[in-house]
Amino acid sequence: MTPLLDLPSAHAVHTGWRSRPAAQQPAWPDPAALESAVGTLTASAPLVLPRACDLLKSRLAAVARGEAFLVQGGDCAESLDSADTAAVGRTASTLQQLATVFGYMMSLPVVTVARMAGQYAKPRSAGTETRQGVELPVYRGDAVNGHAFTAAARAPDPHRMVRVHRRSGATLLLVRAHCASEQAGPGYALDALRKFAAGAPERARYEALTQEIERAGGFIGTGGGWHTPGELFMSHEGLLLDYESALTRVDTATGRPYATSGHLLWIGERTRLLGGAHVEYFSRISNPVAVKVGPGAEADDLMRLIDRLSPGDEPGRLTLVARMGAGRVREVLPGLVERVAAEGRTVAWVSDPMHGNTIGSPSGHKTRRFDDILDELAGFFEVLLGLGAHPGGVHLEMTGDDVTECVGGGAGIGFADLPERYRSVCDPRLNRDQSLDLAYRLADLLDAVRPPGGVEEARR
Ligand SMILES: O=C[C@H](O)[C@H](O)COP(=O)(O)O
Ligand SMILES: C=C(OP(=O)(O)O)C(=O)O
Ligand SMILES: [Mn+2]
Repeated sequence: MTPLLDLPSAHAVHTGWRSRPAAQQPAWPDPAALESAVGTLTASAPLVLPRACDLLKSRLAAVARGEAFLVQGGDCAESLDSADTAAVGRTASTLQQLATVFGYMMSLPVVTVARMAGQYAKPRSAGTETRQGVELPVYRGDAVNGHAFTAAARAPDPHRMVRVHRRSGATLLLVRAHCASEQAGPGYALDALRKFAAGAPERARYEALTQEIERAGGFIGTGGGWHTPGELFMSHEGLLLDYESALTRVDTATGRPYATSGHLLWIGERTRLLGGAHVEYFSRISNPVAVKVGPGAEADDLMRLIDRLSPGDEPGRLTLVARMGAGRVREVLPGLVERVAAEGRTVAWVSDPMHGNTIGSPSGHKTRRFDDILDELAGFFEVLLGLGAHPGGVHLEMTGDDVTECVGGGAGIGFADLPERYRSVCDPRLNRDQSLDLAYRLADLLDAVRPPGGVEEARR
């Protein structure tokens, strides 16, 4: 597909955001190097095609209507240096297993989206990091600089964006191979859940639940937890506007511009300023988009954001990801959900129970308590169901690997265990068992949270 920098509509996409304040952008030290990287990306192949973005939008429209559930998850930050290609398959498998449990729990088809093939840029709370009196630029993700604490590694290098594009293309090939294999078939996820339940501390309850899932076999008339067998979409935070803009292409069939770096892009909590560059760029692309919504969000601002990002109120276009913290979700979320409903806007509400619950461990690791994550998720369901709205999905930082980054869960990971297998270069992820624990525990809790008529009744 040709990059249409010379068409007026595309031109507006490439230039519109440049006159707005762009938060959280790297201070690229060498303008010529930036120009060269952007030129390479502009001439590079798209990673996803508009038609697949439209398909995801139609799936998310079902979520917004209360007819499907979204399971989205993956690393906080992908790593360019990781040689472990099989990790992609393990995370995809875990997402499918989560989709199987959540699909059963909600009696709905599940739309599955990975934080993958582009999740390489991080917004940070501070611009620098100081260790033993040495102050260096903060790590902003492998798309920008290196994680090692040296001046050379921490210098932003725009060529990293080109490496991210290439690596993301390779990741997509791995994902496609995985999704086309028997490992993405309907029986595989159930088998994995059976084994997980048999080894879980709460074995009796988990095995009973797994049997219910099996009995409901093909509960949604599709395969193994996926909405459609093997259907896994890619997403990342659209943070680096130089990268996103250079990979924007016009769909020649419709004349509409799309970000071709991933099917779904989201705007983070730190960059959703109404007059900012991110909202401007996102307002011009045709992909389905999401916005993180933190505990400080005001209903008036949120409505203006919805007007900017989804002026036509097209179902599936906009997903709102509440990330309030376990202690705030029950207090802050109801007002926002009620206001959006009162104004008749069509959005999907999803819970990110990770980012409002980050704490420091005594060893200095960023971590999160499993119980806080579960509590925020339970609060999200209570709020939405209590208002007769649809709890549309979960957005998790997780991996298919046995890392020790979050504390708690069935295996009882404690603060002292964190250094053992803390592999994240940014935020702590739920490991594979903790991810499944979360789904099983929530399914149990929902029996108590669900109103007498069940989810179906609450939605009427
Ligand atoms: O997902 C990312 C983090 O939450 C974000 O980068 C902020 O982390 P920080 O407070 O360590 O900068
Ligand atoms: C930075 C992230 O989230 P938020 O914008 O909600 O803080 C993230 O999802 O990694
Ligand atoms: Mn994160």
